[in-house]
Amino acid sequence: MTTAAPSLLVDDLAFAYPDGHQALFGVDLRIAPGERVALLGPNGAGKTTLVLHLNGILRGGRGRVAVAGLPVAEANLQEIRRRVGIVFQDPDDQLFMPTVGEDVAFGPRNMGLDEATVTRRVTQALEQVGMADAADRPPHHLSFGQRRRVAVATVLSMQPEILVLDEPSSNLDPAGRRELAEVLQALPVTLLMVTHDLPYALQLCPRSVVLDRGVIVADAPTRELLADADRLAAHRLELPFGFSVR
Ligand SMILES: Nc1ncnc2c1ncn2[C@@H]1O[C@H](COP(=O)(O)OP(=O)(O)OP(=O)(O)O)[C@@H](O)[C@H]1O
Repeated sequence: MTTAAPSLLVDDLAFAYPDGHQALFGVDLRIAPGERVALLGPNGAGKTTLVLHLNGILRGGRGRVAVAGLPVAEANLQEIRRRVGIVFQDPDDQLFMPTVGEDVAFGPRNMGLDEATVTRRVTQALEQVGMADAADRPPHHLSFGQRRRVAVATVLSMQPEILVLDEPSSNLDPAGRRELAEVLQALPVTLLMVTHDLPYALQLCPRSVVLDRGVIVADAPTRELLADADRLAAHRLELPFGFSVR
């Protein structure tokens, strides 16, 4: 029997920025297909640096990264960027076409898919994020929360192996935060979510990994981790006032 390759494999990844600042010191991470993992850690821990290695925006350090068995390398970048869908914090970095539908079609069209397939993927991705009615609207007419959901759709339409979300709940009002959580909960995808919002991690990700000063210092069930006040405090992680992990 063969074992499927992990969706994401990070093996001994170390990286220093050109100014000499060492941001990652030998990170190991394995995410199985279908897993949902929160990446937690204080400001400056190296979370963004790690995420930028997953689709090869940053390269050149020690170690290796592979997505569903395919190494992140210069020769594979196009396929890697299809397999790793990163949703950045600011949706306006990802929406630049005149309509929502064209934004969601952009990736699949770029892959050379035929128009019938592109249309199918756009419809499906917009349905998955609850934005099917917005296909013909200009993205800048939507609310911030709606734009963030469309940004998720622009990545889903590529049918990625792993969906990576950078602080998905930031700047959302409580209703927008809840609506996005409902959308993400229903997605049948492998998920890596960078967040400072610990209740969101608990709601969406059974497993959490804590990065601090460029090293993974914890990898545990989210509920277990959030119930450990000393461990949270040691890494500057805080639950909202009055929040209790039952
Ligand atoms: N372009 C850069 N050049 C030099 N150092 C950098 C650069 N970008 C980030 N760093 C440093 O690398 C370390 C890790 O930064 P990174 O942005 O990955 O942290 P983070 O965990 O994503 O933080 P935050 O939660 O604040 O977004 C920090 O000390 C940061 O100052």
